Amino acid sequence: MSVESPLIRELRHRLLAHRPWRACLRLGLLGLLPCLPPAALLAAVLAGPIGVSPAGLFALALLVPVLMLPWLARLIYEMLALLDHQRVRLLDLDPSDPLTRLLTRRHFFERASREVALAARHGTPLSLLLLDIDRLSAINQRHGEAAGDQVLAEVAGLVHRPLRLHDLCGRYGGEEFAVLLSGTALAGALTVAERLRHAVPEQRIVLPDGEVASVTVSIGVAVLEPERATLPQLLARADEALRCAKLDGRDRVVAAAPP
Ligand SMILES: Nc1nc2c(ncn2[C@@H]2O[C@H](COP(=O)(O)OP(=O)(O)OP(=O)(O)O)[C@@H](O)[C@H]2O)c(=O)[nH]1
Repeated sequence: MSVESPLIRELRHRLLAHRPWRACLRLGLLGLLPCLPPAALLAAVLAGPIGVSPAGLFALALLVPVLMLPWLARLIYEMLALLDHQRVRLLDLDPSDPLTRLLTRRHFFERASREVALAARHGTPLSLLLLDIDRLSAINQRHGEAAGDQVLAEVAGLVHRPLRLHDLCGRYGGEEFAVLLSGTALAGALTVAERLRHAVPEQRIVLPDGEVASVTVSIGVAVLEPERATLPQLLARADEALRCAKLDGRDRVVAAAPP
């Protein structure tokens, strides 16, 4: 858990509420402020004798930075807040999930929606697989969350590896992956799904405690139907098929019934 001071949080919210160029302008002005008193002092000294002893000048030179400390602290706080704001924006731009490197749910949804619209317009086949790791909670409980994370990352790699370049693969839920196969009808989708289902248990996943995990997956498959040609409809049907695969005992592929 990250610990954030209330001041940083407040500044970040204030920055988020404004446009970035305004934040940069504020930072620039704040940065200039500490320079003004030394500059004024220097100008006075250069302009001629000002009746201050060398000891007095030395004391002033020390006093000025001390008086400027609150401004400097504020400047640093604002810079940190701006950096944090930029970090959050960059994270949002990154289309991949940090653990699995697959597309995030939002990016998958955006890209898959486009593919579905194209397939519907051109009448080309398109299929969706929803793949869920079986009993991941048992692995988490027995071997710890780090082991569960490792299983997720390795299964994600297996899911992604055999796909074609234009296929899409995203982390759709915690332990659920979605695969969109453009130009692929039911027979092809079932072949891909069965291949994935067999590949997962064959992979030797060595957990951090040295034990080898025995992992299986359940997969729901749905194909785009002309009369229900939207991504939410397709997802709902694949999800229903996945639920059937779980109810039927897991480690299996189930195709959604035609509407
Ligand atoms: N380690 C880890 N676990 C996760 C992550 N996301 C989800 N999970 C776990 O996945 C589990 C999902 O639990 P359930 O929905 O009951 O499913 P399951 O235990 O996999 O069992 P079935 O899906 O019914 O076969 C929960 O224990 C979540 O904590 C993650 O990012 N890392």
